[in-house]
Amino acid sequence: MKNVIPQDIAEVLDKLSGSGYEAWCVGGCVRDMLLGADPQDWDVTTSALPEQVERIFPGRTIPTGVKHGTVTVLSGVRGIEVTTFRRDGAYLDGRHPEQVTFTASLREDLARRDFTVNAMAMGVDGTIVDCWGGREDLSRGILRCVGEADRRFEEDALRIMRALRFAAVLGFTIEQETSDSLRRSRQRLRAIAAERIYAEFTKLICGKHMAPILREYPDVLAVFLPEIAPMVGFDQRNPHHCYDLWEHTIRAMEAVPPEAVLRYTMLLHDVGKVKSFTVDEKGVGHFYGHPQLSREMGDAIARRLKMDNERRELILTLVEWHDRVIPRTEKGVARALRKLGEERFRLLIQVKRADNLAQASQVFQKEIDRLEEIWANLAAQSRCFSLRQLAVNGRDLMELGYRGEEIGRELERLLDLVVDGAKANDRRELLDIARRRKGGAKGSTF
Ligand SMILES: Nc1ccn([C@@H]2O[C@H](COP(=O)(O)OP(=O)(O)OP(=O)(O)O)[C@@H](O)[C@H]2O)c(=O)n1
Repeated sequence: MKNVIPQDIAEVLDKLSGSGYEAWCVGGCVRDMLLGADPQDWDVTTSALPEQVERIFPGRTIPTGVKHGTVTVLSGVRGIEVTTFRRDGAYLDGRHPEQVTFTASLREDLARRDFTVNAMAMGVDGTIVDCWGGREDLSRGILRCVGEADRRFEEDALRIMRALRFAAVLGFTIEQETSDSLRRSRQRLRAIAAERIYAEFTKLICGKHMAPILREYPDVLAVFLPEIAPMVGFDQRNPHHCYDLWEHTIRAMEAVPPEAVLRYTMLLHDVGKVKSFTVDEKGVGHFYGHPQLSREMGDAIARRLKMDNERRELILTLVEWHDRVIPRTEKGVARALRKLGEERFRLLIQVKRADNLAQASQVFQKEIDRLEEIWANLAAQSRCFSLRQLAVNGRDLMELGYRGEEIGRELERLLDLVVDGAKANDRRELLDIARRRKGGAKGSTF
């Protein structure tokens, strides 16, 4: 199996063992390799102490985490994390154990790791060291803690999220004791930094097999997303819905491609429904203003997760628009395209389709098809929806005598006319209109 370890990693392993130390690839790279996937990162574990690693690779190391035994060895285009065999105490922040003790035993180093499938080592010749049945768990698709599950989650609560993420990405079943333990330990997630939860949760919801995990562990997710709890079992009082709100949400998430923006949009699209639900005097239920409320609640969630501003804004716009009726006319679609821009409009169509697909009867399909049809027609006519596409620009208006803010205002007015189809996107014609509005100002040569 030697040839599967990249050349530069093999060189690091060889150098370490040539200097009399043990050296192995370990963790995620071994797991991914055995799964037939291309590992992203290669981590090396060794019996050499950090100073010894530094001596073996003079001028090629960065002391990334010497306290924790990690030295990065620069090798060609990348850095390889080389960590001394260690026993860990409790983790501080889901990444770094508070106290580490170096050890000469590979077995002890493997024993500190989270899951059996992540606790295997591989030598340069392809030898696998697997003390806890990681290989068998891999082939059976089982995620299981190494040793005592409660202790593993106590040491590092981020492992709760890692367990759900690995299961969602790999399609693995979480073994019963591990599952019971992570559920029992879920409140420990409160101690984990939001950024770390967000990173794991994003991978989780983009996982190919996320649906069964979301279905099975809403109580765990509700520790950092309490908005989920009332969605479970919430009857939507809507003839098009035969699922509770949480199941509808999961199905809507499944119906979009595994991209973070789309998955988060579907996760949040109805999050305001429970709170906005009211029953009128005739006993009929209504969801007053729910897209706006979903936007507000989504905003709080996105901020809690420390999502970046650009992604948050995009998701919230889609949440707010998902239920908005876009008139099925050229003017209606053109106006929506103008407000959203083509890229967001494209995403909105995907969102609307997913929402519709996740209902019992797909009553909105024809409407959505029609919106797309109109959009295609507009595109075929090369219709203009943005200032960028408008046949005149600010400089043209300056030549007509426009100054300062009136330039922007006039451009918007001209764009309105073009988007609504009242005027063609014709340079001469638009300049004439602008000139007339300026009261025949001089300066144009057109
Ligand atoms: N909270 C953690 C984080 C990591 N590890 C161990 O450290 C290895 C490397 O961790 P990391 O690079 O974070 O994850 P990978 O398992 O490599 O997976 P991925 O790259 O997909 O995140 C893991 O395989 C596991 O053995 C652990 O025991 N507990």
